[in-house]
Amino acid sequence: MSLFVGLDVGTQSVKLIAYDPQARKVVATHGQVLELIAGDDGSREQHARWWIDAIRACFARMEPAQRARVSAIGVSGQQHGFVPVDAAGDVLAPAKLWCDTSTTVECDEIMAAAGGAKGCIALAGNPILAGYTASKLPWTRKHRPEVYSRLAAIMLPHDYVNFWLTGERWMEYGDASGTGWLDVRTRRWSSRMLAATDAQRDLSALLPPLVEADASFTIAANIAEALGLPHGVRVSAGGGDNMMAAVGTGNVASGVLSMSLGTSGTLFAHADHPVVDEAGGWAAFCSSTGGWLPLICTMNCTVATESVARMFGFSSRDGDAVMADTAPGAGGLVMLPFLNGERTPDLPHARGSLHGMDSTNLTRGNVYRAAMEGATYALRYGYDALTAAGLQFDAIRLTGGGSQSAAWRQMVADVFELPVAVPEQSEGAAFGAALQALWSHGRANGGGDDIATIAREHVGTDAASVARPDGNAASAYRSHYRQFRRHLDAAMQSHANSNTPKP
Ligand SMILES: Nc1ncnc2c1ncn2[C@@H]1O[C@H](COP(=O)(O)OP(=O)(O)O)[C@@H](O)[C@H]1O
Ligand SMILES: O=C(CO)[C@@H](O)[C@H](O)COP(=O)(O)O
Repeated sequence: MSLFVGLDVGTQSVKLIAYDPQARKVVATHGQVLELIAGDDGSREQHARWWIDAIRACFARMEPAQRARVSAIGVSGQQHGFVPVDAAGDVLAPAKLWCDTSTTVECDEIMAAAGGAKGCIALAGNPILAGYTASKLPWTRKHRPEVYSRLAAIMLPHDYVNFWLTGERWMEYGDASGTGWLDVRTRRWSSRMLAATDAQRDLSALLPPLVEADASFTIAANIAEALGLPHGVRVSAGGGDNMMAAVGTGNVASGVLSMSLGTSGTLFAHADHPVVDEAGGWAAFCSSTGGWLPLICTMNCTVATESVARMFGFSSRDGDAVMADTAPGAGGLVMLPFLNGERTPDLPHARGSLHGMDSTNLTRGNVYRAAMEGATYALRYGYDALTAAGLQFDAIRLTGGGSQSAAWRQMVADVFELPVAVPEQSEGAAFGAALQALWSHGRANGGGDDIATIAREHVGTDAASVARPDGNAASAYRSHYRQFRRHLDAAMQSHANSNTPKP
């Protein structure tokens, strides 16, 4: 009666689920909200100890009898965060996160040293966009020189949690590909990207060894005791939250598109070969199952709906009721939801805007709908790049907090003109981490199913949540999306003009 625990260290909270694979049942779910340190310069940081405190709190809420049944743990984490660690294993500074846009100068410097965005894509498969880990290193050298001088190891958020759990340092390919340093074609660190980031220092010495996705390590005895877990619990390789959500939504074979409506909006698909875009239209990441994961990420998804809900004084959980009387197109309102700067499209210093206001349409329902539509259209913009390159999908698996909204599920079906289903386990990343733990536990015991079999057997979709495209709504959204694109093109043009050197 073993239990497999999935932990997801998200931006807004840490979530724990405990899964009983024999009963095919999640037997415990716990969450702990996280704070965020936000600066006017676009910086977004968290203390690594907050993640650990939240994990302790989640385990403390699990019944002791359940904790005693845990066999393995998998850790999913927000991608790209930079956790600087010294030789003793102590964290030197707050972690700069995926949504931190204070390092755009450093992104430009790295790209210039690597032959521009095209040079980076040729070397490693990805340009260095705001948020990726690479630019956080030269930023640290400039702004936190004492941290830079004591830096002995670079870890990503879930790597740090794994390190805390086991005392071992490693990285797996999925989250490593989000650093910008991993050549996703060869699955090796690109020495030229590392040198373009820091010409004075051998950064490869700061990076932990890369391990395969089905690897696992033993929990440290003192941590097992502190958490009330048995000695010998295995900790799987883990992965970035999108990579783990791919597992948790059953996206371990081609054809399905997963979409996550969380703080960030993401869509991604499994591939059995590197899928690199020479124009950098998507992130050419690896998966955390031994394959690849072309991905689109927007920085403002539930950030937009949540901000509007807060402004009007309602909870986003009641958002469907608030927008019940509104129609596709939000009465003519168009929102560019770039409240935190944006990565897709690459507008790190963009700000949000609301267009088309008149004396009749400015209701809280329309503004909330415009935020939801804007966040959905931004994902559609990235999706257009994937389909233009020939990738094809026949269904969407929706996850993340926003997938709990029936209105949002229908909107996604109508805007993408694809059927949408929500997996039975709506916490896709945490559930994926639990399934990876199950996989690696089988491997460690000399057998077990492969990950595709595990996903097929354990990931089901919730029939009640299925949304199918509605012809009239899809047509209304098509025309409204064109308006969104016109406003977006204007914002991109204005960004390009402001970046053009003055004569
Ligand atoms: N019923 C709902 N309708 C709309 N949005 C929701 C609903 N339930 C949750 N959310 C949104 O989902 C967000 C949390 O998403 P989640 O995927 O858990 O975040 P993270 O990206 O930090 O992992 C909440 O802040 C809220 O804005
Ligand atoms: O940066 C990306 C993907 O490239 C984000 O998707 C992060 O991985 C954060 O995820 P959430 O906290 O929104 O789940």
